[in-house]
Amino acid sequence: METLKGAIPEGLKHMIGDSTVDDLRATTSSLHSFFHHFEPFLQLLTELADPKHALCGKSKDAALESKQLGNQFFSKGDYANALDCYTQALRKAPFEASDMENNLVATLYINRATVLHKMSLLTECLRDCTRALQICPSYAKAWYRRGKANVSLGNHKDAVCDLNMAKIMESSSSGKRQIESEQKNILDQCNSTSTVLQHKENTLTTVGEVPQGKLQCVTIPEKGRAMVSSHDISPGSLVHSEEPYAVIILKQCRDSHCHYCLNDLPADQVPCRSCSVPLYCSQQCQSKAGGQVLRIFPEVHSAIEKLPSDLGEYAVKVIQGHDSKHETENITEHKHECQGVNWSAVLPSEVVLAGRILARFLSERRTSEHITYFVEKLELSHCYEHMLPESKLDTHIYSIVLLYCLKRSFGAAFSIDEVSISQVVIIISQIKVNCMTIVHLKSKDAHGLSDQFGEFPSGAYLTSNVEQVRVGKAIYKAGSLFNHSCQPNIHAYFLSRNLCIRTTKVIPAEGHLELSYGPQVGFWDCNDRLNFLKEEYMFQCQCTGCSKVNLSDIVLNAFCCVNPNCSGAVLDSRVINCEKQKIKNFMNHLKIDKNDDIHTVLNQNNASCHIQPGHCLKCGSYRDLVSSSAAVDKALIFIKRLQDAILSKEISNTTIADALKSLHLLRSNLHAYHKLIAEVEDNLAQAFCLLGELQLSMDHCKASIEILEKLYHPDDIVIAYELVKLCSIQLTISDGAAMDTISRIGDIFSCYYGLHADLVFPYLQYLRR
Ligand SMILES: C[S@@+](CC[C@H](N)C(=O)[O-])C[C@H]1O[C@@H](n2cnc3c(N)ncnc32)[C@H](O)[C@@H]1O
Repeated sequence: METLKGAIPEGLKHMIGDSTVDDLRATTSSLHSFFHHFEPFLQLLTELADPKHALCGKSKDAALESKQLGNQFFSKGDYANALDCYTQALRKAPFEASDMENNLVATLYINRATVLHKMSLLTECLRDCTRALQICPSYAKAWYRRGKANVSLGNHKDAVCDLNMAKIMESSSSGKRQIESEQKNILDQCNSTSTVLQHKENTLTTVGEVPQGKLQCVTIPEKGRAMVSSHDISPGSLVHSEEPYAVIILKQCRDSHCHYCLNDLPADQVPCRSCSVPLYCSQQCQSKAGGQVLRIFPEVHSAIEKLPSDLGEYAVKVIQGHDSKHETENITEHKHECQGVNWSAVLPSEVVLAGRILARFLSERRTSEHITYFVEKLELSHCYEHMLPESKLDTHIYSIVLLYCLKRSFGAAFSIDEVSISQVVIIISQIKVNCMTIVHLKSKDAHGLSDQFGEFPSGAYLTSNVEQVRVGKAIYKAGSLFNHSCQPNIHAYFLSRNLCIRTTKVIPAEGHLELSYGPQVGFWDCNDRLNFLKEEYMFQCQCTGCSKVNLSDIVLNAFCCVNPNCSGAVLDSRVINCEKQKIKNFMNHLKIDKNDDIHTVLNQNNASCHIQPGHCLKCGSYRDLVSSSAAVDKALIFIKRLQDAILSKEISNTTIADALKSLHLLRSNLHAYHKLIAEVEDNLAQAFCLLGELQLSMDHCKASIEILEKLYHPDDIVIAYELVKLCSIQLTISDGAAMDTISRIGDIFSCYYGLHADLVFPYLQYLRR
């Protein structure tokens, strides 16, 4: 990329950097002509899209090597590494449809099933056996392994059938004898066990909740289109749910999350049939993303035809199991990226996402539909005019590269010219403003133990906290119509890859529904929020949080008054410049309650004359901000040491003592609600927790939450995440207040996640238990 960029004539670069949407045909045409004859560009395309250069393709030799390694680990009893090697082998193994009887993929599934059985992952083992049988229904070893797994699961009836199948399919007489003795054991067990063990499905079931109420799209001068409600809506109501129009997994999650549904991968993950990049949680997801899975029609398979009818029916039922019973989507989002070519693995996510949008156009369109009409129909706003010159240039280059890569998959289906390139530039700039990051919640404990399904080793709840994992990026067509507010009244979350939006406050009829694009009051001060939104989304935020005074923005980065009896805030010039206008408006227009927190920070009568850096907003006393900042910097050195010690889990008494002194120093310079104090209190809570000093840990955890409740609303979801930590400590020391904390967490979660609360955060059920 850098070589390409460096070679573009300066004049053309300027022309692109200064361009508007109206100039796009001219700029894309000039860049296209330049690249057309430029050898490094052609070379790059070969590396990205030519199957001969594919690094992500299948390779039988590489698969056999991983299989061999897996066998070695298995014989040493190192099952975790054996599992990993067999999965790697499956990722690389080419599927040779001509060799169904001695199929490498089927063998690998059975090797992995054996490891899974050893690791007591029985449901996973069963699924791998079924996958092997779908390829080769006469695979005796697969029926045998399936029978053994069913025995362990207590499914004796199925186990008997599986072993009958294994005996019929087994060719050697010694093998048949071994299976017979196994069958005898099972029959004995069947007679002695009366209860059938239930195995736990690791699948997330969705709770069917239909969005309430009607939303309308209106246009307003300062924000463009906006979503409004046609009637009053109460907090906690689901108002919108939507499947993504296009979605892409984030690079850092490629080995840990399903490339289709974005949930955590199980141990029996399924690789793509045609390349070594994606991994899926099931064949269902694989098929939805990559196209048709292998379908055997067992009813016509000769080995099954010869079976007694009841066993034949059983075999058909097993092979057509629920993993493969589904409708295949018309649009398969990964198919055009497949065959091992490199471009989808190396280009930036937003460019690959643009490729997925274009693939929909190319697969869905009626013959005469024009790309311009398609982009118009997307009805997404874009930010091309506000993009930096450098970003405009990158978008031009990526658009041309992407179209050439797609052409390898779609052939003569479209032409690459100034019209199609301009439209791709628009699509990429639409993605910049409309793309949502898909985040999943996870409970994590400080010792690194976690389980999505609420199963924790005993004692692990000691230090549980909520982790938000960014897993994907997606475009939701209707979801893109919701504007941003730093004081949002709706909350967006994701079930797998589906968007859900729920109200968190009362929304009056005709009220605007606005979610947070990331920054929120309490998270950053106004200045940082405005800068972030400008840089990331290229707009000047016009929300209430950025135009009306609020306590959080004033105190979050404030110093305290030098007068120990005054609770006013002292601001530096950076914050003052941002807050000045808001404070003036506030003084003129708002009446505040004397008991309100903000009244104690600002003095209603005098504040307007004290809005100067270094002067207390309440009493006007002067604080030397240079020496106060130096004191804070000094304290931060010791806080950093504490944070490093927490990460390495090596906390000494000296580190704690220094951190406590630093906290004292911070408290004597910073406002009592300064965010840094909350963070240091939280650090100390973690450190004391790791040291087993749970009472002290709880005290610091509470102190942190008290500040956060001032910065956010006490019923904000951020507070619930913090309460999860507090609650886990309270439970450990059998503090009676734990029940109240759990009930508070439950109330906040049900407002933000409704009936989906237990689904997105299964740890809640664990806490309740
Ligand atoms: C995802 S779109 C939201 C829908 C958009 N209003 C439309 O007409 O398509 C994001 C764009 O909406 C506008 N917008 C959203 N929230 C805003 C806010 N708080 N202040 C100003 N503009 C906002 C900005 O132009 C931003 O780029």
